[in-house]
Amino acid sequence: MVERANKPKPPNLSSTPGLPPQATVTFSEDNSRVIAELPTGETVEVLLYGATVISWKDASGDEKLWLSEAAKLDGSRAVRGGIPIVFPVFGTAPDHPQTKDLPQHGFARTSRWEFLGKSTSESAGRATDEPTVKLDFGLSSAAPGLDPKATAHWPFKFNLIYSVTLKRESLTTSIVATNDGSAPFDCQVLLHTYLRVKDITTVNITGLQNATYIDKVDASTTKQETAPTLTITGETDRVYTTTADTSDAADDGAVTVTEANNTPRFRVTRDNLSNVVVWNPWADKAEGMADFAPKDGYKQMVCVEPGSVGAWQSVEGGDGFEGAQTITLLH
Ligand SMILES: O=P(O)(O)OC[C@H]1O[C@@H](O)[C@H](O)[C@@H](O)[C@@H]1O
Repeated sequence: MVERANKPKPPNLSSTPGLPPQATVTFSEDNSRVIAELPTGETVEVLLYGATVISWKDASGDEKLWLSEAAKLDGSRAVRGGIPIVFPVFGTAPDHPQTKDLPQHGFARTSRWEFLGKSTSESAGRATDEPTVKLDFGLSSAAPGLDPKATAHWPFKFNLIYSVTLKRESLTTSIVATNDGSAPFDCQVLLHTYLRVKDITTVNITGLQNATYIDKVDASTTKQETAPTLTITGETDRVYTTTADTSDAADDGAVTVTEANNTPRFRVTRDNLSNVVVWNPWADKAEGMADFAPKDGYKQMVCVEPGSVGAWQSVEGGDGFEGAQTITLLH
């Protein structure tokens, strides 16, 4: 065939006149992850294994989440870093008959989810100035990618939808868990976010004053937070109980992370999630975790994990539980 010099080009749909530029959504070559990019350059990357957000970058390419250099991304174990999803049990619950045989933090983070599709600000019918992309992922009791431990030890009919929404200045992740069977089930939900920080010794966390918390590094004693700011100076593992819904409030109950010279970094708001776990393994625990690297990486991370883990959510047949977090970048 003879190549024509001025061969007509197919129309470039992303630059159709009159339409604002749209987000792009691509799959990695091995189909293991979905990558979304806003026309302004912000990106988010979600591994189908666990529907784990493993990267969130601003337009300059600056990474906002911490991901261990030794994290397994091949589906052989839960991802160390990013945003693993904890469901239906936080930690382990040997005294809770329904979940006692499930692995630590449940099976959502160790199952392969299905990518259900995307919506952009335009396809959602809102051609707004603000570029937005939402990625939806699903996992159900009938899914081929479900961790076999779920089938073996959690005999409920369920459906999970997890949505990851990227905007220029924020990332929202929300989960809906529905009970598709007739027997009620109990569940806990937590979004185990590893925030990337420059230097943990300069980090201040605000928004937790007066909240009660369970101090897991002090024999799970219940305490009250008296300090206006929390600093991390050693192994920290606390389950705070706070106002559940902070999505519309100005500052009330939002958890804010600042760094050196009180430079604001992140503001975490929650919808229907009344707990915030703050976790940093510090040096010794990090040393003991095979998938934690570099070993001094605990200096570059702090987990601020919105969840509903203080009590069990009982979900009746046909009902659902829904919760969300929004992490907003502060400048
Ligand atoms: O090592 P995992 O299973 O990912 O858990 C990490 C941490 O997750 C936190 O949410 C828990 O409060 C900690 O107790 C736990 O150590």
